[in-house]
Amino acid sequence: MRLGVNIDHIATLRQARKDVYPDLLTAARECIKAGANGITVHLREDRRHIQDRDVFLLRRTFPKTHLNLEMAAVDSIAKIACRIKPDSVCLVPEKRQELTTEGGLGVKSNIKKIMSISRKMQRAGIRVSLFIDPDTEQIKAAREVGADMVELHTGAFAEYSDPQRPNFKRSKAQNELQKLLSAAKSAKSLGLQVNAGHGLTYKNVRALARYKNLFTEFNIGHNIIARAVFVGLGQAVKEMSGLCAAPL
Ligand SMILES: CC(=O)[C@@H](O)[C@H](O)COP(=O)(O)O
Ligand SMILES: NCC(=O)COP(=O)(O)O
Repeated sequence: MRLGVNIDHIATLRQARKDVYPDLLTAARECIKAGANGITVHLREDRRHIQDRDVFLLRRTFPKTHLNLEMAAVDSIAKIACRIKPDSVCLVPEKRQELTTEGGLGVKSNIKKIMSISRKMQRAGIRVSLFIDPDTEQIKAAREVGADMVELHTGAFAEYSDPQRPNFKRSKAQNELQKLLSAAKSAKSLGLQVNAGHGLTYKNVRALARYKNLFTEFNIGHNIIARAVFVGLGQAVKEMSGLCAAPL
């Protein structure tokens, strides 16, 4: 299983003071050295953490490392993506007041816009992923717009499956896991690459990482950066990478 490390929250710390440290490029270098298969950043329209310059510098400094840019399906960010040319973009829904991404993209209700942005990206040589809930209708719509990949939103599973979280409930976690697995199967059967992410932790990632036949890549950020506070970024990435790669 490939691990994309989301480093948004290194930038969150920097932007808390609007200062120049911690340095994002040093962070990316540490992640790559520790075994990350790629770097993920979310260039939000409100620029609360990652800045345009960060994405540009990441691309220029690590041209051989897979760069995945998460972005809203809007023309202003699409223009930036076409200039920077990450390896992939993941189209995600955005709300100004949310603490983090709250749900999957409504592909079915927004086919025209998502198709137009996706085509623009693909014409620029960028692969397109859509961040969606594990829902058959959304998967069919993703296929219809011509996406290359989907990233299944693991937020609900993550909430219920980590014993440290207040909503921990085994039966609900099991139910969400089944939804993810059946969504992954139908996406795969339609020829889409299947990735997953959001809220995954050291405690719950193994339950998904077992399904190497279904998932290609996990994008994980917040929990890795939180662990890095105690053990250092390199060690935190190594541990997560080990869990993602562990044999069945
Ligand atoms: C799309 C997704 O699940 C997350 O990557 C999230 O969008 C990251 O953005 P924040 O770091 O702002 O929560
Ligand atoms: N797309 C999910 C992602 O990049 C990381 O999400 P999180 O682990 O920070 O919740």
